[in-house]
Amino acid sequence: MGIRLHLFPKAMAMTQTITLRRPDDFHLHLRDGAMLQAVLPETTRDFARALIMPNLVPPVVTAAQAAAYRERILSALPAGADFTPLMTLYLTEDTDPNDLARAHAEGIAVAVKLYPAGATTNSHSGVHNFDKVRPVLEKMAEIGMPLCTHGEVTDPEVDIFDREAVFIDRVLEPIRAATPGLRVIMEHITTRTAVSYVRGATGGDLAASITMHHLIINRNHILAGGIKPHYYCLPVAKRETHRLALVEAATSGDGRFFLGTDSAPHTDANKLLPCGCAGCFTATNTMSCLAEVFERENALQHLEAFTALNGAAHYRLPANTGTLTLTRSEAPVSFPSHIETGDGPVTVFDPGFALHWRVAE
Ligand SMILES: NC(=O)N[C@@H](CC(=O)O)C(=O)O
Repeated sequence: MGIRLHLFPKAMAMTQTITLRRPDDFHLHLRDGAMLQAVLPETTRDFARALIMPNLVPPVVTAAQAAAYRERILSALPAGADFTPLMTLYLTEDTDPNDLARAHAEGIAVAVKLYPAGATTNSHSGVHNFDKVRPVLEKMAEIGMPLCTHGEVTDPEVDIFDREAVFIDRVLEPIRAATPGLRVIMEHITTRTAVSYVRGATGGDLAASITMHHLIINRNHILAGGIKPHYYCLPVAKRETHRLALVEAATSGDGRFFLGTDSAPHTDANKLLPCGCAGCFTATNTMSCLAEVFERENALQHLEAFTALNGAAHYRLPANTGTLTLTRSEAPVSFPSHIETGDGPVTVFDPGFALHWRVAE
């Protein structure tokens, strides 16, 4: 489809519009119950499909659980929404390769999510011993079902800012070497090490998703001048050189990098604690923030690839046929600071700078 960029000269009130294919979000936390009800419209407003994370309590492990969760999401859709949830299965050491193959064959789940046990929110049922999931990984390579990784080691000896790079060496590279043909998506990458690892891979089996917020914040935003709990997520944002590498990868048009927002709602009550939850809630303003980032890089022509083409191609899905139009205004665009949910307010990610792009109604 390409992008139609309409530029009107300054004298004509400087209006720009961009029309893209409707985007996909290849990493989304919708939760369940009242939270699902409240956050789902924030995504369906702009996105045609999203890869739904399975880290519920209890986790979505089996084909039957994924099918039931998909039904709950479809029942919660706002009237008239055109949205397809793409389900994932949570990999445990007890995952049955045949159940997983059935979920794939019947179109119930498109991918499997690997959480190292203890790495992040609701990951305690994840994998401790990677040898135990070898038969599952081999089955996935055989049937072409992708593995999505939360790429951080949990070894307490490893500094939290190094956990992604160490995961590549200790876990990911050995898994990929031992499982030829396994298709892997490194989710929410945060380091230039991960960008280089993806770029260095051959064979087309490796790609990475990048969040909007990791294109905007570095670790100073979280920690300098007072702690900002709403910027705390996992993997934690790294130093500025890493953010710049992510921006370069995302805005380059390289087909191996695509959007996965990792929009992860937690109530303010659960964020603002002595031990607060990890996750940034970004569904509400992702497209507006991304347009700003891509504009600053003079890369608006690659926004469609990052949000609507690269991910679909990697998941072997057709690109969406509908379109989404973004309009730029000189006057800043405002978003609500939080959304109300049945569980309490959830703060919307604040990029820390003025936004000018809005999704046209
Ligand atoms: N990103 C986060 O910080 N949190 C996610 C889990 C995850 O994707 O790591 C969550 O479920 O809250």
